[in-house]
Amino acid sequence: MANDIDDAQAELDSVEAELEMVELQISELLEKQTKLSSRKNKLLQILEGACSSAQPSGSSKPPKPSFSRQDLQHYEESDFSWSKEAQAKLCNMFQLSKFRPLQRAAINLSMSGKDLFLVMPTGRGKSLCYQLPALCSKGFTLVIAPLVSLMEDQLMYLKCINVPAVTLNASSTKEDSKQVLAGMTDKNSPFKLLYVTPEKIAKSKLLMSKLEKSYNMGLLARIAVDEVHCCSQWGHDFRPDYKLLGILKRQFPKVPLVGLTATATSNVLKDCQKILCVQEPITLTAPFNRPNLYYEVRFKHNEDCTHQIAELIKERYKNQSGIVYVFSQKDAEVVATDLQKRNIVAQPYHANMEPSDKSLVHQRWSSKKIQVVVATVAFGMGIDKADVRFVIHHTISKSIENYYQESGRAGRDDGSADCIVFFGFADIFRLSTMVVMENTGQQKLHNMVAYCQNVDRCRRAMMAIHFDEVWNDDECNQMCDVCRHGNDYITMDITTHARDVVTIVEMASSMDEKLTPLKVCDAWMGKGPAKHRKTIKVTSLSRVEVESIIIHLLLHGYFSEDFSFTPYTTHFYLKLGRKAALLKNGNHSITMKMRRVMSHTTAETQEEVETALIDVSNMAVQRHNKTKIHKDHQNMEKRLVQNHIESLAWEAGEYVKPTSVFEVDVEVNLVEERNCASEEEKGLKNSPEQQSSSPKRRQKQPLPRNCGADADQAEADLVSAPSELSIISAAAVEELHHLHSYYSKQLRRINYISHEHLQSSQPGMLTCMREPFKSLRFPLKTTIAKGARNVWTRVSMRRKLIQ
Ligand SMILES: Nc1ncnc2c1ncn2[C@@H]1O[C@H](COP(=O)(O)OP(=O)(O)OP(=O)(O)O)[C@@H](O)[C@H]1O
Repeated sequence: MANDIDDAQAELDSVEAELEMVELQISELLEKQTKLSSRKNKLLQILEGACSSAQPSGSSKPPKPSFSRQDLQHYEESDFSWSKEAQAKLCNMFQLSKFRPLQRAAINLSMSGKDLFLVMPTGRGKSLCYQLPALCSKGFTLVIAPLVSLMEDQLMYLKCINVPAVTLNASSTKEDSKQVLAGMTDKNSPFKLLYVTPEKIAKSKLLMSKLEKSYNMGLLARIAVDEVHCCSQWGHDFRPDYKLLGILKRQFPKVPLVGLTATATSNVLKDCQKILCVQEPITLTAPFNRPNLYYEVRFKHNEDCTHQIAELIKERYKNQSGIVYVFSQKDAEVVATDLQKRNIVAQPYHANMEPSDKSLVHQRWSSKKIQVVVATVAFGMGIDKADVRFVIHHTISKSIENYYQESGRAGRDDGSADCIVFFGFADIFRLSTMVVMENTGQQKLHNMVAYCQNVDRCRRAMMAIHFDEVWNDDECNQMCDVCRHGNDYITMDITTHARDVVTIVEMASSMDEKLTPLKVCDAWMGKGPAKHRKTIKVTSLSRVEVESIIIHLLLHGYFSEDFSFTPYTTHFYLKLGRKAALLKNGNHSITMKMRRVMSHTTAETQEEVETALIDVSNMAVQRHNKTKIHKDHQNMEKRLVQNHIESLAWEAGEYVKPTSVFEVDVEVNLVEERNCASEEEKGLKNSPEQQSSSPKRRQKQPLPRNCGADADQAEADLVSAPSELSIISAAAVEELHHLHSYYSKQLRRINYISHEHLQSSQPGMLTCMREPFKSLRFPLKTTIAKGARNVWTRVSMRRKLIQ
C-alpha cells in the first residue's frame, strides 16, 4: 500500500514537471508568434508601399496614409507666403546658408498651423524649427524646456543673434517676472520666445491666466515642447510635470503645437500625443543614422578599463575633444583623477557640483582648455560643441535611447567621430538596481545589454530596429565594429553549460540562499570560499565566457532578476527564470554566438569539465557558522557527502541534479567511543602530519577502544569543540554512510516535492518546513540505529507536512 502511494506520488511529480515544461514551451511559442506577426505586418506595409507607388492610376488603392511622401515633398519644396521672409531670417539672423533635411518641411507645417512631432537626431537643428517660425509670426511662441540651464544657453545664443527672448522660472526676479507677464499681452510683442519649465505651467495660475489673455488676443502664436519624450513614462527621461501639459492644448486648441525629441519610439510618441491632447499630429522623423559616427563595443576588464581609455585618448585622440561617460558621481571623480595622473587634461562633471563649477568645466571644455569631461548623464542637454571627436562610455547606458543621445554628442560638425562603449559584467547589475523602480527600466536595460552582447548584427541595424526604422545593412559602410570585423564569431551550443550554471542557482535557492551574479561566476569557476556540501560542476570556460553565458541566460529568461531592498541600498541576485525548467528537458538546446577570440571551449570540449565539491555561497557559510559546526566535523560531513555523491554517480551514471542534493547535517556522538580517545590518537591528532592530512585519511584510521589516562583531556577537547563532535570508528562511519545513502534518497525526493510545494506557499510555511531539516542531526548519546530512526521520523513528519 505504502509502495503504491509512493509510486503514485512519484508519477504525479513527473507529470507535473512535464506539464510545467509544456506550458513554458507554449508561452515561448506564443511569444515567437507575436514577434513574427508584428514582423509580418511590417513587411506587408513595406510591400504595400512599394505596390502603391507602382500601381497604375485608376486601380483600387489602399487608403492613403495621413501624411504621404508627396505631402512631405510639398512642405519641403513649395513656396509659401512666409517663405521669403523665412529664408531671409535664416541667412541674416541665424547666419545659416541653407536648411538641413526636414527643417523646411517642419517650419512650413508649423507655419500652416499643423500640430507636429519632430524626431531628429541630436544636434541636427531642431531648435531652428520653432525659433524661425516664431520670428515670422505675430505674437510670441511659448517654449517648454526641461532645464533652466538649457533655457539660459538658448537665451544667450538668441541674444547674440538679436532675437528677443525671455524666460520665467523660479530664479526670475519679481521685476523680471512682472515685465514678462506684461509683455505677454502687449500687442507690440517685446519678445518672440518665452521659455518656461513644465513645473511653471503646472504651478503658476498667474501664468496660465496671462496665457489665456494672450490667446484671446491672438498673441499666443505657437507652443513648442522641447524633449517631448519626457511626457511619457515609457520614454527614457520621464518628468512627472510634463504629464500636466495636456492643459495647454485643452485651453488653447487653436494654437499649433510642436513637440521635439531626438529619441522616441512610435509607442512613446503615441503616449505623448495622448498626454498632450493633440488630435492628429504629423510626425516627421529624420533618419536616425549618423553616418559619420563609428560605433564600437569593447569588453571591460575592470582595472584595465581606465588604462585603455587613457591609451586611446593619448594615441588616437591626441589634442581632440571628447567625453567619457561614467556611472556615478564617484566614478566621475575617480576616473578624472586617474586620467589626470596619466597627463590627460580631464575634469569631472556631475549633478552634485556647484552650478558655477559646472559652467566653468563646460566653458573650459568648449574653449579647448580641457580635453576631456568625465561626466555622469548630468552632462547632456544643451551641450552643443561641434568638434567632439569621441564619446567613450566607461559604463554602458541604461537604455539604447540614452546611449544614442549620449553618443550622439560626438561629431555634430559632421566630421568623423568614435562612440566606444566598455561593456562590463558587474555594471549591468549596478544599473539594474538603479532602474528597478522605473517602468520598463529592466527591459530597456536588457535591450542595451543585448546591443553590447551582440556579435553578429550591425550595430546601426540594432538601433534601427529599436527606433522602428527600416534598415539596410549596407548603409553602415563599415562604420561599426561588427561590420568592420566581419564574421568573427562562432555559434556555440551552450546547453550543457547552461544546465551547470542554472543548477548552481537552483541548489542555492533550494537552500534558501541568494547568489549575486558575481558569486554565481565564482562558484561556477570553482572560486570563492570553499567547503560546503554541494556539488558543482566547475567549468573550464574563461571568465569572459562564463559572464557572457550568464548574460545570455538572463536576456533569454533562463535567469531573472531578484532584488532585495534595504533602506540604504538595493541588492541584485540571480534567480531561476521562467525558462529554466526547460533545461530539464533533454531535447531542449540553447545556442549562442560568441566572439571567436572569446570562445576557445566548444561543445565538444565540454566533456573536460571537471566535477568538484565547492561552496555554493558565502551565505551558506554564514549559515554554517551560525550552527557553529567544528571544522573537523565539516570535513567529515564533506567526506560523507562526497562518498555519497560518488556512489550516486556510480549508480546512476550521471551528474547529480540539484533536486538530488540533500541538506542533511549529520552529527554523530557515540558516548561509548568518546571516552576512548587514546593517547596515541591524541598524538596523532596533534602531529603536524595529521594536521595537514585530509579528513578522509584521518577517518580511515581505526580508532583504538582503549581508554587511556588522558581521557579527561580528551573529554575537555570534546567539550570545547563547538559541535560536540565525537570521533567514531571506521566501521561506524561505514554503517552511517549506508544509512545516510538510504535515507538521503527519501530526503531527496521529499526535498524536491517540498521545494515545488513551497514555491506557492506563504513565507511562514517555508520556515516551518525547512526547520526540521536544518537540525537534522543525530542527537547526543545516541546509537546509529537510533539516529537513523530519528531521521526517518523527521522524514515522515516532513512528508506529512507536505501532504
Ligand atoms: N540649417 C543648418 N545649417 C547649419 N547648421 C545648423 C542648421 N540648423 C541648425 N544648425 C546648427 O546645429 C547645431 C545644433 O542645433 P540645435 O541645438 O538646434 O540641435 P538640436 O537638434 O536641438 O540638438 P539637441 O537634441 O542636442 O538639443 C547648432 O549649432 C545650430 O546652429
